[in-house]
Amino acid sequence: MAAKAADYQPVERYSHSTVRVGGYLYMWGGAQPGLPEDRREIDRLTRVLQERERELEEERREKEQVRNRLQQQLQGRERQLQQAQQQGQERERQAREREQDLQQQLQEKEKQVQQAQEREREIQQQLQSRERESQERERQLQRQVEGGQQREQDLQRQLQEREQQLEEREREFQERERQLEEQIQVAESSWVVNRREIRMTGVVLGKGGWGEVKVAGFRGLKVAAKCLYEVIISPYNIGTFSREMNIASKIRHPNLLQFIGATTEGNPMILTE
Ligand SMILES: Nc1ncnc2c1ncn2[C@@H]1O[C@H](COP(=O)(O)OP(=O)(O)OP(=O)(O)O)[C@@H](O)[C@H]1O
Repeated sequence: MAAKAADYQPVERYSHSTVRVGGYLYMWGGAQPGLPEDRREIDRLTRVLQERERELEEERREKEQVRNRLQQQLQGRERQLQQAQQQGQERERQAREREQDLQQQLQEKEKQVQQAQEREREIQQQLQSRERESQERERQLQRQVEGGQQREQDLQRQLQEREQQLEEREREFQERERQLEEQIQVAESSWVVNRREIRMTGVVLGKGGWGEVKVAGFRGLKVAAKCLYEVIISPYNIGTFSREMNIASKIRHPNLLQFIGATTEGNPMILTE
C-alpha cells in the first residue's frame, strides 16, 4: 500500500479532496482535464483510498483494542493501586494503632517501673531502719550480756566467799562437835577429879616435856601432881590428853606408877601415886 502511494505522482487537479494520514497525502475526487484515463485513475485511487480506509479502520480498531486493553490494564492497575492504597492505609492504621498500643504499654511499663522504684526506695528505707534497730538492739544485748557477765562474776565471787564461809563454819562446827564429844567423854570419864580436892605443895619432883611434877595432897593421900604447861594447851592436845587419861585409868601394873586421876578445868593436872 505504502509502495503504491509512493508511486503515485499527484498531478494538477481541480474540485478534488485531500487528506494527510501520517506521512501520506491522499487525494481523491476532482478532475484532471486533458488526461484520458482519469476515470480509471479515479477508480484506482478510490480503491486505494478505500483500501487505505479499511487498513486505517483496521489499524484504528487494533489501536482501539490496544487502547481498551491498556485502559483495562490501567483500570486494573488503578484498582490494584487503590487496593494497595487501601492496604497501605489499613496497614498505616494498624501501625498507628499498634504504635498507640505500644505507647500505652510503654507508659504502663514506665509507670510500673516508677512504682517499682518507689517500692524499692521504701524497702531500702525499711531495711535501713531495721538495720539501725538491729544495731541498737545488738548494742543493748551486748550491754546486757556485759552486765550479766559482771553480775555473774559478782555472784561467782559471792558464791565462792559463801562457800568459803560455809566451809569455815563447817570446820568450826566439826571442831565444836569434836570438843563437845571430848567434853562429853571427859564428863563421862571416871578419872576426872575436882581441882578443889587437890592441895598443891611447893615440892618439885621433876620436869618433863609436858609439864612439871610437884607433890600434892588428894583426899588424904600424898600424890605426885603433874601440871601441864600452859603453852601446850590446845583443843587438839586436850583431846590427846583425854584419850591418854582414859587409857591410863584402865592400866594397872607393878612396874607402872598408879594413875589416880586428872583434872579438866583450867590447866589439866595428872595425879599419880
Ligand atoms: N610419881 C613420881 N614420884 C616421884 N617422882 C616423880 C614421879 N613422877 C614424876 N617424877 C619425876 O618427875 C620427872 C618428870 O616426870 P614426867 O612424867 O614429866 O617425865 P617424862 O615422862 O619424861 O615427861 P613427859 O611425859 O612430860 O615427857 C621424872 O623424871 C621424875 O624424876
